[in-house]
Amino acid sequence: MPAQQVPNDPLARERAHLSSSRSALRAMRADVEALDIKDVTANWVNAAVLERQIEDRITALADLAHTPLFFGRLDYLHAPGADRAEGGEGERFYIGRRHVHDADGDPMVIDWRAPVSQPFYRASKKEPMDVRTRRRFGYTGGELTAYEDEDLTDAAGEEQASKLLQTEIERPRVGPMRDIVATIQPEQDEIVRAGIGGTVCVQGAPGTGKTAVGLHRVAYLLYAHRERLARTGTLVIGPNRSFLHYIEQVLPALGELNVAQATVDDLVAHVEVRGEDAPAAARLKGDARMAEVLRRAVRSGVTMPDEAVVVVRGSRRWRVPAYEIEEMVRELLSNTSRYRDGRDFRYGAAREALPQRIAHAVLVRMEEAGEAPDDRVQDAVARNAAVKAAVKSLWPAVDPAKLVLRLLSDAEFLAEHADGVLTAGEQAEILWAKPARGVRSAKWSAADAVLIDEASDLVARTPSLGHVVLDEAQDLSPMQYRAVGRRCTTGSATILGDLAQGTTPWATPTWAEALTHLGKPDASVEELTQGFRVPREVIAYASRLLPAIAPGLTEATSVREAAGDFSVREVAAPARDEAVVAACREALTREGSTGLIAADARVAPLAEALRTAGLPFLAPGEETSADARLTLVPATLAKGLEYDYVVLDEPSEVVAGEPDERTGLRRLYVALTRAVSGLTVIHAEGLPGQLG
Ligand SMILES: Nc1ncnc2c1ncn2[C@@H]1O[C@H](COP(=O)(O)OP(=O)(O)OP(=O)(O)O)[C@@H](O)[C@H]1O
Repeated sequence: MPAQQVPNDPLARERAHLSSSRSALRAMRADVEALDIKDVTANWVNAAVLERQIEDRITALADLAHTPLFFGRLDYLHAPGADRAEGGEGERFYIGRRHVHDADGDPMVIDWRAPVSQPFYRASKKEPMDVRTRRRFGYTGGELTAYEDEDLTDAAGEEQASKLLQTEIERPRVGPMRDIVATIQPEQDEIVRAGIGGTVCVQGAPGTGKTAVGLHRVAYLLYAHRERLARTGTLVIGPNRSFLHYIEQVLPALGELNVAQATVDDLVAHVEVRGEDAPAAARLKGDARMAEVLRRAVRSGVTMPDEAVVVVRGSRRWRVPAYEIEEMVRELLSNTSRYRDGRDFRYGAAREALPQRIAHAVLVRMEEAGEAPDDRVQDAVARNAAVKAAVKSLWPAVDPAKLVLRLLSDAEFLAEHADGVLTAGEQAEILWAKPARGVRSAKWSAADAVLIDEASDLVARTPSLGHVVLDEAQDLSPMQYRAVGRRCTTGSATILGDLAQGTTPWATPTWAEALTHLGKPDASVEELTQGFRVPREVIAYASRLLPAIAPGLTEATSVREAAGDFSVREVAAPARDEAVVAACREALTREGSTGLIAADARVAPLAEALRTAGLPFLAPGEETSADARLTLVPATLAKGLEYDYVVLDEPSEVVAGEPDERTGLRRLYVALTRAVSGLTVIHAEGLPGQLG
């Protein structure tokens, strides 16, 4: 822009930079759209791949009206050193969701993940990181309307709280989860930018930003290690579909379109799950001891030879004696037994190796007899019918699902392999009352599918991804941790959870244990305690449950300035549903989303009451919008979600909906901590004593 047109007013100047950055982004997009790949790709496969990459790039370069192109500015004291500079000699950087450059290639907006952006999140008066001023921008409806400066040169000055940060945190929630890229806090940023080599485990109270941090970490790692992760893949694991749906917009908003999302059940979907275990059986099937039972069972078909293998080729017969074959089998067995060593041989690989070893022994004999066989002869011998027959009986093929089916159906088979591992009582607990006839007709449970996954991995190694984020990790069983762990054996993981929110009978007692099952015992455990969601009074109320559900955990603080609305209303039993409907109506007069959380058994009658009252409502996972702001949430699906206003129906029923009191209280703790701006508790029965 010519000098005389540069506005004097700083806000106008920033707006001008915004609009020229927008034009630059449009130009970048137009450039990509204009790419002609006809000349550069020789075949259609390459062309298809390239075309997809281009499409992704075009999508990533979209100028989204509701996501400002930049949200911060750093004025450096000096030009960053060559090692840190992204765009050259400038000392002022605009920080945004993606990189934008002008026609000359000079940066107009720097990606928030670039090293030069890091001080935006970390610099303080105590440690200014060579930054003179940090500027934060405020937007209203896509318009740049405010900015806020922080002078970092005055070391003695007090750190001031950011108004724009407060506004961002208090902004009403409607629709899916948003990114927090403009307001990542220093302790969160440390986790987001932790190196790819190590696994990080984050313990955090409700609303401390664990999910947000995990997603931003994926985006960061994809930026810092793009090629490696494009090859090896990344995966975000969440507790259920509605949760995954709730978070699915965050990574695309950060420009990352290719991150897979799944539940643990999705990962192990080898069979159709149609059955359910009693809690005791589920717990045992999820116990890490099952891995040893499976390991023994997988290898149990291996036998020692009692006769020689005789290979006939042309007019000659070559004989490998039984003792020699036995040695091979023993050696392979010992190679497959180095349990979870990473380098060990899988059962299936050993099965492929055995015919080669036998063939090798034949070849040695041929050479001794003066022949000169080559590799092709060895392959041919390995495929010889006598060798094949020997392998089939010595080292039989294992079908993982059939193996698990047999373990759960055949008491004798189970007893043989669980001897000394599971007690007789425990064995009886996991055996099916009615043995299944086949893999297809069996009523597999979710825990059975995990056992099949473990068996599959014993037979053939599960491919490892580059990075896995596991959210709400506290609910996984040891066997589920193993299933996740084998998907990142050569990569790293980010494990997010809250021990106080563990609501499965096998919920994680300590992170050290969980990390061991995961195969990452050396991971560092970080704790987040600053709460961004729950108002102070509400978190204090919910925290009364902590001594009963997770003694030793730190109570979260709330960074929200607004006190929030909080009330507990006791009503007569016949008036309860009516009171709940009235509370929902009241909440809906406010801005933002409302969640009505109730024990699963109360969902049907409450749905009826809402319908009668003419209040439309959604199910969790359905997107809230300005017109549909009320969601009826069964307590078992509330985890990870949040609503501006929460109406909580009958706490004691939420507790009673679980098999034991501790789990019930944990479920209640989850339900009590979903509110952003207000919580109304309605009860006709007595409240659980721990809340008193
Ligand atoms: N630095 C931040 N700036 C603004 N908002 C934030 C920040 N960190 C977290 N939040 C917001 O706080 C809310 C809670 O975050 P999140 O859901 O990630 O917490 P969580 O620790 O996973 O909670 P839970 O244990 O209940 O699942 C979200 O709305 C998130 O966007």
